[in-house]
Amino acid sequence: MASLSEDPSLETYAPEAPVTGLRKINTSLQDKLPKPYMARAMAAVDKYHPSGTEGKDSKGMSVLQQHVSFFDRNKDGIVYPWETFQGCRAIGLNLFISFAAAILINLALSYSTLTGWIPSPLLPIYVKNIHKSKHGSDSDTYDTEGRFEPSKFEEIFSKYAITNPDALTLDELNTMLRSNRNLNDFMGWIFSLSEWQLLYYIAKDEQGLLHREAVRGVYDGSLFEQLEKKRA
Ligand code: HEM
Repeated sequence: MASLSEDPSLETYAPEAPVTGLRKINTSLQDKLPKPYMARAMAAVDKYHPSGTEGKDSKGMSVLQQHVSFFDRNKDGIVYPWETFQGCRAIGLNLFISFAAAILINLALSYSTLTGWIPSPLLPIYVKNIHKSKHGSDSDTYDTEGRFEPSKFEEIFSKYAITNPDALTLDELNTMLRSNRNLNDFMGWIFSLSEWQLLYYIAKDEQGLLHREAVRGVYDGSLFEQLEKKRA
């Protein structure tokens, strides 16, 4: 009998991910698998959203791929710097921040997502390989294959949201960033700081609180879609 990992009817949502039986999703079994298993693979689930964001079609992508796919403006599976720029503008970031984000993000992430070893001067980011550009000193809410890890997401709030159980103040956010730092991981510190400060800047409320729902929404990219709609 063929083992689970050899069954050709199984498909991975992250083709580059190491293949083991449990990491594969048998598309013909989708209806029979326990809901939390499928949801965890492709949706940002938490205690208030056991099936992830309502109405969001994962299109077979991991949660990290969904985060990045918002910036793939022409949906060809590649994010070029000008698409990162357009995406940043679409969510309301000003010209200067959008330009800086486009250059820095594509410069930092392009190479690790390429399919070959020759760097491309156009700095493309391949959405299917985005899990390869994960860095250290983060919250670990994305696992190394770009899936959403609900327990790590809960930890953000159970550990650091002291003032309000479902929101972070700027001080609490900075405490989290300091606690997440790995030894001598200077690049990881800078990446994490930039990601979270940018999120705080675009999503904080009038009281300066970063709400749990905004944080969950950034993980699966639904926050970006909402901000774009609001602006339109
Ligand atoms: C305004 C735009 C963006 C914001 C606010 C943002 C924010 C975030 C946040 C808060 C995280 C979670 C980090 C953690 O769990 O500690 C994250 C992770 C990530 N983002 Fe973004 N992001 C943005 C745009 C982008 C773009 C354009 C790309 C690439 C095309 C990208 C790629 C990634 C990757 C690869 C990760 C995983 C990093 C890791 O956990 O190691 N992001 N982002």
